[in-house]
Amino acid sequence: MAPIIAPSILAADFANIQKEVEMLNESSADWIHIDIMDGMFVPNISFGMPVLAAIQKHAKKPLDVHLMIEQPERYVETFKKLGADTISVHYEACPHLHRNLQQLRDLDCRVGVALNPHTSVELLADTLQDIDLVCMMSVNPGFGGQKFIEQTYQKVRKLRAMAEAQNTPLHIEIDGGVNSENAPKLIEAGADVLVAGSFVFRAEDPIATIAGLKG
Ligand SMILES: O=C(CO)[C@@H](O)[C@H](O)COP(=O)(O)O
Repeated sequence: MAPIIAPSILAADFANIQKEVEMLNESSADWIHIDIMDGMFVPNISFGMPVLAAIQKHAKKPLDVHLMIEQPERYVETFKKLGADTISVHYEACPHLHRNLQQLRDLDCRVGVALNPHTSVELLADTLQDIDLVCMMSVNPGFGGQKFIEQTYQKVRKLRAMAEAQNTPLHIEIDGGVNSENAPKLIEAGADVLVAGSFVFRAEDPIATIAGLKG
């Protein structure tokens, strides 16, 4: 099956955000990946609600919101109201993860958990049944344009095996440094959602690049 492609808007030209979103609407991208950074959980600030509202106004594809923020429970309802279809909170930012997952389930969005590169997939063993998507960071979160961490393949294989052993459907999304070279290997390892920022938006032909990732 073809992977779900979710270009990361972080790499887009924010001075031309409408044009960029319209390009994604025309393309074979499935979702639009939205990186929210608070300058605390990660050492960078991306953008917040007004920019997301502007994106949502033009987007015809589901919004996949990745919250790189502390205490995400403060804002998930707002992000849902702004059109989020998937919301991922970070495992490392949630000492009461089970409660966070319940909150997302009650909001009726796809329930996502993001894992930093150092966080072991085994830590999700007892909550996997409550999760729809794991956003596996394949770079340290906070910045686009970083080098893919090779250890990711092994983590994907382990997580896919865990989901199969528990007989639970699970999207495994890879986020960071995704390109045409690692994409097929990630799919083969068990991933089914690919986030790509720089590889798409810095390409000469982003629409063809998205189609290429989709294979
Ligand atoms: O969450 C993040 C970074 O923290 C990612 O979504 C990046 O924005 C992906 O960008 P590239 O690595 O593909 O440039």
